[in-house]
Amino acid sequence: MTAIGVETLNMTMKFGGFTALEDCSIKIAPGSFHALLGENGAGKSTLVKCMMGFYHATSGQMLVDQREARISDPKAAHALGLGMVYQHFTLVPSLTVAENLVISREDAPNIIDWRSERAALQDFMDGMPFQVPLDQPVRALAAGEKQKLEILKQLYLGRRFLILDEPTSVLTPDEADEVLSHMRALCRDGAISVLMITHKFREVTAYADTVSVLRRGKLVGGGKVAELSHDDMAGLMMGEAQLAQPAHRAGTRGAPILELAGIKATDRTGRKDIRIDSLRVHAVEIVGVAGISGNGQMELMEILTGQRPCQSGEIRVKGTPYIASRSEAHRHNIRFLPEEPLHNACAPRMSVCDNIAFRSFDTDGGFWLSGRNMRARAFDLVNQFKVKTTSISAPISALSGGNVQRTVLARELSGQVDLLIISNPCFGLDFSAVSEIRARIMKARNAGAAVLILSEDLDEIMELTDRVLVMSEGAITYDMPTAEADIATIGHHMGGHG
Ligand SMILES: Nc1ncnc2c1ncn2[C@@H]1O[C@H](COP(=O)(O)OP(=O)(O)OP(=O)(O)O)[C@@H](O)[C@H]1O
Repeated sequence: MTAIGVETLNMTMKFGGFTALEDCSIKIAPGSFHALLGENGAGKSTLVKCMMGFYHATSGQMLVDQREARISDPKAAHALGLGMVYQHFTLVPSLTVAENLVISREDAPNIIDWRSERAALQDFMDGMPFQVPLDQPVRALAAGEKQKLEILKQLYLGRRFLILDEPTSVLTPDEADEVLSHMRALCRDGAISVLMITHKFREVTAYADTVSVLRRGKLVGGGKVAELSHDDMAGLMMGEAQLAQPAHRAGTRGAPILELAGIKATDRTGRKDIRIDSLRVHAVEIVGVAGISGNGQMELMEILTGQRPCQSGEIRVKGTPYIASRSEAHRHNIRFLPEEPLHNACAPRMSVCDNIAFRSFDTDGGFWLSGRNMRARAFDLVNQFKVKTTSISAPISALSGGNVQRTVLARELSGQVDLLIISNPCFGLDFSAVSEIRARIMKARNAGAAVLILSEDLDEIMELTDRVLVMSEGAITYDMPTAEADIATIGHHMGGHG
């Protein structure tokens, strides 16, 4: 196994009249661990998609091991030893680790001789610095194990230059450290080179040797990580922009807005119960539900949005029984911010403007259907929430992940909000967007909203909330004002040892 070096020379990518990447020259030496930083929409994904052949750069060149490479499509990139690991998993949950590895091969035979494949896979696994059990079904693996398998899959396929796109977003801090330590060790051994997109400075400092920073499609700086502080990197990313300041709580909490009592429902697998004996969120209060993903948070969100029936129990909003219908949500000024907003809260092919007007279409009647008002409103919100888009007529699916998130937040946080129910609001956002979104949520609370936030990011919960709950095995096992909460105790509850 020998690491591959990759270099881009003056790479430019235009989408119509918009330049997403301009004259970008980045060098990743063989065996190095290189971080790629930049705010949402800075051009990181565009750069790596050009490298992998998903996009054809408008101009510029690419060198692989110092030789000019023409990468017409991802297959050509793979043939040169370039591979990519994504935020989200690409494995087949119902198949075993061994099956996933074998079917990922382009030359996988139609009839597989499992005995010889199994032996070859075991040899491969034994030669790796970290292992995942070959006979386990992928669905039974923890998130960290799945991400390790994604990386092993790339190595198994012979890839020697790995692009990691926010590889730790779905991992706990311990899992992230384990995975990245292995990657760094492989780089140090000269087995692979890594280009990692991340928003986490800690990961850059702890694992990367070199870094490049993009702003508005241009390379604005970088160099050896050891010579740059977090402030240097933040300064390069943001330019002159200022971070939003958190809005500290004004006033005490008010009457209960959301109340759940004696709720019982089945989970996604149909095998376990979700049991919420009691959960209350008051006006002027942010309640955070911490927990490792898969402990019932998704089901709780579904119960609250009316997508999952309850076998027993009651939900009340502002003291009256609540059946989670669209019209009731509208009547009570309830807003939802689901995970993966592009798929769960947008019409991807429609424009930014239409997506902003979306929620109001069927409720506010004529006013919103007036094209001019709709556009003026969208324009104002796009500016207020600093959504980076070529125009409000662009399809929302052409926006970067972070900018889709901002658009949905702009839509949901405008107007009177009495109850806000959010799932992982800052997933995939850069640090300035994170501080801005959190400031907006706090502002909504200070204006009187009751906020329930489900988040896998414990730091986020500690920073943002007034009260912290832990959800484990489908039940709330911990409930404490955040100021009095103890991280170690929360950690025990999250692990199911409360
Ligand atoms: N297919 C496309 N068509 C039009 N514009 C696009 C397309 N893909 C990306 N863009 C635009 O190019 C810019 C850079 O987007 P890109 O996805 O590269 O950003 P990013 O740095 O990866 O952001 P994030 O951290 O949010 O993922 C954005 O303004 C985006 O709207």
